Amino acid sequence: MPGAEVDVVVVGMGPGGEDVGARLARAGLDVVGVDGRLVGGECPYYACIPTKMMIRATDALGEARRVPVLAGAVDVTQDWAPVARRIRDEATDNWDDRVAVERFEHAGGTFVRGWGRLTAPREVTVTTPDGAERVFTARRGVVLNTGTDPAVPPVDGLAETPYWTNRDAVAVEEVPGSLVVLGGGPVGCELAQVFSRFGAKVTIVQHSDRLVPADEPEAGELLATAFADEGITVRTGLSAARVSFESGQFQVKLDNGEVVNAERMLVAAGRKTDMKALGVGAAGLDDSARGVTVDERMRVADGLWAIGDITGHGAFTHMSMYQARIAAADIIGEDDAEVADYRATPRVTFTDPEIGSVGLSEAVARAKGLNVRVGLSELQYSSRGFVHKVGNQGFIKVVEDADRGVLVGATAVGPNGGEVLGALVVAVHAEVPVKLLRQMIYAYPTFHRAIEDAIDKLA
Ligand SMILES: Cc1cc2nc3c(=O)[nH]c(=O)nc-3n(C[C@H](O)[C@H](O)[C@H](O)COP(=O)(O)OP(=O)(O)OC[C@H]3O[C@@H](n4cnc5c(N)ncnc54)[C@H](O)[C@@H]3O)c2cc1C
Ligand SMILES: NC(=O)c1ccc[n+]([C@@H]2O[C@H](COP(=O)([O-])OP(=O)(O)OC[C@H]3O[C@@H](n4cnc5c(N)ncnc54)[C@H](O)[C@@H]3O)[C@@H](O)[C@H]2O)c1
Repeated sequence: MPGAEVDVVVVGMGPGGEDVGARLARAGLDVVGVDGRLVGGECPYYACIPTKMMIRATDALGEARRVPVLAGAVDVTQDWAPVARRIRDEATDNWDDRVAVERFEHAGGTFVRGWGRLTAPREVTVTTPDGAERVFTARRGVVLNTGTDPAVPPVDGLAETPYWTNRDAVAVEEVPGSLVVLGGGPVGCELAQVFSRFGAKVTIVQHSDRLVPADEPEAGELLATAFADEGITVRTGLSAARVSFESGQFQVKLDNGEVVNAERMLVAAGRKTDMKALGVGAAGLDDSARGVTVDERMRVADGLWAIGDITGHGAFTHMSMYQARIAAADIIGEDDAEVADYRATPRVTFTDPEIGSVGLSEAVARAKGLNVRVGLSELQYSSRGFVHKVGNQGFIKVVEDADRGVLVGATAVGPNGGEVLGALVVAVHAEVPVKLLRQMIYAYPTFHRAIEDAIDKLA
């Protein structure tokens, strides 16, 4: 049966899908956007925005607890109610995407709630909530932005327990007395610190030998020390062997025999995709793969584009939005359309200390065979760190391709590490010669002034 014919179908309306759909609709194309859940995707309802609201509150508590060292005394009593209320009312509109749907429709798009799958090249079949099927044929093509779901490792007993993923954690109304977190990546670390500062006794069980393993080792080590100082137990190099839940208590047996008991358990062990359910085989692609391979214009195949987490270029909202802009320009057929360049991809883990990174880590740069020099400056020994005193842990690390005399990677850890990172992102993106970075004037006494010291230490 021939379906409705449109110009473009966007399957999955994550941050990038919403953006690309609106751009194409504003350009006058006939666009159908499809989402089985909420327009905007994981970020506004279950991820970035609600977790960063939690962290804003957590940071306020953390700073208040530093007052005795600097400014006398304050009486701080933490209360989760304002956090839960902000997430419900301000961030997620009680997990209602009416505003986002209207925004897309005002741009000229048509929204269809349901789960879409490719059923032929340029053809998408959508199963709507009432079980009906609608078929759309896309003259220009289809954009996939279906994102990821929380991965739940096949640990004995885990599936039968009421564990949390990020989607549950952002909706909690009460902080548990104790929490075990499986996974010490960005999700596990950010949420561990949130619940700990709000009174939970938290244990992180991390399979790798350090926290946030995608970042420089110094970052994971510093974070582990900071976590230990505030009472978070970090168990690295370990996984859960068996999980049970009885009488309101999780019992997590680790693979070394140790047992962790907690009221709640958060699974933050990475993400998963399902390319088979998305029907990518109908477009001639491998549906057992974790995602899809895109070229520099986000093209997957003739009449098929993909953006966001499923492209494997970094699971970040800014990546999804970046790729949306590029895909839209290609679909519209703009002259001189921008092509993707991932050399200066930034990422920030919003713990305290905050970890900002851009480009290559030292290990990755060395593995690529570059002639690497690194420089590291510790913030506590800088003038600003001295003034700041409590909470001044952090560092700037720069990674230079010495043959070209440019930075290929950098890390800024510490107070506002993600903001300090901005200067380093420009340096890596624009390939500012290190010689020029040495000749800059760095304001005194700032945290970013440690960039000058790190560059001076390049060796
Ligand atoms: C707890 C947490 C915190 C995070 N914090 C940050 C942060 O601070 N900064 C940052 O940059 N990134 C952060 N991320 C990552 C960020 O959320 C994602 O990278 C971002 O949402 C972009 O994902 P996406 O565009 O691939 O799609 P997603 O946001 O995953 O959205 C995909 C959409 O597609 C829909 N969908 C899926 N399959 C189908 C289908 N077959 N048919 C129809 N609809 C479908 C889904 O319902 C969903 O709405 C965080 C992630 C987590 C889990
Ligand atoms: N601030 C941000 O930008 C931000 C915040 C959160 C998440 N994200 C993105 O979301 C994605 C998902 O984050 P994440 O932290 O869930 O995933 P991740 O893959 O980055 O980290 C998961 C960690 O869990 C560990 N792990 C896996 N299985 C385990 C097991 N059975 N037992 C113990 N540990 C186990 C792994 O060693 C890994 O380090 C990431 O790619 C990240 O980029 C970004």
